[in-house]
Amino acid sequence: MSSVTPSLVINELAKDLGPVPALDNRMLRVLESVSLKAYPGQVTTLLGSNGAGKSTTLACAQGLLRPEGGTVELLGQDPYGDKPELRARVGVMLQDGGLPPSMRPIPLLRHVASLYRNPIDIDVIIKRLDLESFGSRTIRRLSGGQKQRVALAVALAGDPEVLFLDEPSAGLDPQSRQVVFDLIAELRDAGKAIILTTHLMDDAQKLSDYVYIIDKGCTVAQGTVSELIARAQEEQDARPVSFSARTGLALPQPPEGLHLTETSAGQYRLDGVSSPDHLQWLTSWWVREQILPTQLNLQARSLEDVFLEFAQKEEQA
Ligand SMILES: Nc1ncnc2c1ncn2[C@@H]1O[C@H](COP(=O)(O)OP(=O)(O)OP(=O)(O)O)[C@@H](O)[C@H]1O
Repeated sequence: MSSVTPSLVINELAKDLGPVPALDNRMLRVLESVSLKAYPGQVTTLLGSNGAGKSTTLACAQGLLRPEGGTVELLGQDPYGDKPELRARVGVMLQDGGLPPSMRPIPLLRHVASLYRNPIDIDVIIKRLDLESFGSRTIRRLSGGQKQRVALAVALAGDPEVLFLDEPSAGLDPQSRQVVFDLIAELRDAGKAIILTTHLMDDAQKLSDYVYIIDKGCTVAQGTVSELIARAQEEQDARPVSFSARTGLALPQPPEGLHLTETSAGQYRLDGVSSPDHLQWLTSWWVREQILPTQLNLQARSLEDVFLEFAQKEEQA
């Protein structure tokens, strides 16, 4: 990866917003220190809870806000200021759409495409995102999910090298969500640098090549989805193993640190499992007593667990 030039480099970004009446009209520091890199041919995700600073980071990355501290380099340039050549290489899908309410989607799309030197084939994207099914309505009359689809089509109109997607799946029904996810994967495979924000772990897990966890205006963790999960697993406290078997088993005394109970009829739980030896102890007991569990559960950790853990750690620090 290091031989590929990143499309976006953000270093220790700091940003104040306001003035905030509740703070005597002082400015609020919403970004303390956000650093990230996004590469072509990858989906880079900013994952964080509401208010973490994801949209503000995207606004600084696009040059819409000037940071108080740190640096932003978008396609090798400082994005702030009047840079039409740079803007033409970047597609943006904002959270609130930012679409003209009185226009119809398809004329809008054709108009936007006409502003670019090398637009994409608009008819392909209209079909792909099924924009014709609500093409006769003005944007103000569209549902949230329909607006999202139009906003994505508009972001793609200029065939951008870099694509910023703020909460791309917000408001989408499962079918549209899948269409949008497939499209994002295709654009990634076509070499676009895609930078998206989400507070949904499921989206991050499905879409991302690389994830930055943002909390209270800081980057608190980064890695591929599996790296983040593995790191949290290394640090994890012991997890329970639960299993189902016939009720009333005589429970052996487990090794120190483990605790075996029948939680309800036929439902057992071994707490404190943190090494393969503990599993071996459990299975030896089953072999000895000829117990064959009907169900066994050692739950894998999801990105959600990892995310919550990093956010909690940040809170305790
Ligand atoms: N104009 C503003 N003035 C003062 N504070 C603001 C302003 N805009 C945003 N904020 C605050 O900045 C913080 C970061 O907001 P931001 O929209 O970047 O978060 P986010 O991670 O994108 O959240 P969400 O997932 O809810 O979209 C929040 O606490 C928000 O209330």
